[in-house]
Amino acid sequence: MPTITGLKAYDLRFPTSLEAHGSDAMHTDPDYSCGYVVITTDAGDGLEGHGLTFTCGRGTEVVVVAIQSLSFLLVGKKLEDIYDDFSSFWRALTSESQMRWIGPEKGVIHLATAAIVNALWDLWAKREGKPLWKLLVDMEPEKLVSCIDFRYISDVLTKEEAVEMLKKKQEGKADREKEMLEKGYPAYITSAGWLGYSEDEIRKRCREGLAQGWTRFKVKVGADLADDVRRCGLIREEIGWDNTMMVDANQRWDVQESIDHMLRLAEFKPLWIEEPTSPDDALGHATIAKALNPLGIGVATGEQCQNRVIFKQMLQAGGLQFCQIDSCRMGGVNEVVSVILMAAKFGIPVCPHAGGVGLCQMVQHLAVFDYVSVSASLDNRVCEFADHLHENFKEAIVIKNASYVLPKAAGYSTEMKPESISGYQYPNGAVWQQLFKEGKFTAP
Ligand SMILES: C[C@H](O)[C@@H](O)CC(=O)C(=O)O
Ligand SMILES: [Mg+2]
Repeated sequence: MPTITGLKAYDLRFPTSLEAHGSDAMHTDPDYSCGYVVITTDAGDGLEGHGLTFTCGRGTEVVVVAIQSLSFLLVGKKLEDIYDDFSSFWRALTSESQMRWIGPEKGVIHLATAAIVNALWDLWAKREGKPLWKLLVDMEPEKLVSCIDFRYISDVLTKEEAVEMLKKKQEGKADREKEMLEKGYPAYITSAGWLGYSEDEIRKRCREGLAQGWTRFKVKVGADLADDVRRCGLIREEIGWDNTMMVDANQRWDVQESIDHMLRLAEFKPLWIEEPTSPDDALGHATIAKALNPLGIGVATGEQCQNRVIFKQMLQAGGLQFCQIDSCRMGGVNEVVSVILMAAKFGIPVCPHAGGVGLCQMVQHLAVFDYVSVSASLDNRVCEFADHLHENFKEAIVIKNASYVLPKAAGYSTEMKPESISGYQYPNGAVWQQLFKEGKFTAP
């Protein structure tokens, strides 16, 4: 029975702000970053668990300290004791009596939990010799459900119901898996429409996207209404009206402002308005949805939904028409699976969020699991793709025909190349030292 011998946490940052990649109405200069975790064991098989949580620059150092503070719960633990009763371990991690005060189950401490839990799933999948999606799809319903902590959600979804839902979808699973292996999981592209891009850059990226076969494009809005009208107009000019456009305000507006702005942008026929207002405001989202749904505009949210409880309330209140699970915002795969199941129960499509470093790597697994084992539907379902930083991963995502090609390598696709880990470590990695020398960033 292997034992966990070590957990290392790294502060990795990428200088994306230099070219406004990833910029939006609230995060105007993001340096895509992550708290990165490597778990080692005494198994002697050379396998390590690599996991990460996405952050945006300076906050990373706080997340890394939180990861280090939680590591005592893992080091010295037998792997089987974790995987045989994963929900209990997950609860131990999220309910540790001194650490939970700085959560609970939200913010920095939950981002740190996600990095650790994602690394544990990567290790589990590697030990089974399967990509994570396959590990999830092959798992007996009872075993998978035993990984979920149902505390706070059993009023809408019980363990027994979850098992029943998964059992019902056993039929046809092999066909859906085959279909996914042949066609991949459908995606949309975000990286044509970051807020800080010039008009020329947006046009160029739309044209390249169309040439590559993309049919769904997301554009950032929210900073200034007149500018949003101009940007949406130019994107429609480029992609035409047969293709799909989504807009994303990254929480910039009040509730009434969201409605007013979207009434103005409705002429551009967006499929959804994403994160119009505070990610905690379930009733506000419901008010917005009520006003905009008659215009054919859905509300999408989730990348900053801090945990399964907020998702539960969003679903109960009718606050979202597109459920954007995030692989790092919540406490890793265990909690994400619970939200995928709740969304299915409410009949709401899951469209994972992936704008950040490493997120595309992970959500491809989660989207496929949703289709094969839970929803059995692709209606209104599409997974985000943002074309940045994939080259840093050992098993980088592959996109073909605007769809994710299913990963085949064992693990959660989260392992970065050693040279990326050393080069982008902040502030001592070679890349950062060079950037400081060139005066592009100021050394801390
Ligand atoms: C700061 C990130 O780039 C954010 O804008 C991503 C996002 O909202 C999305 O991908 O959606
Ligand atoms: Mg977004």
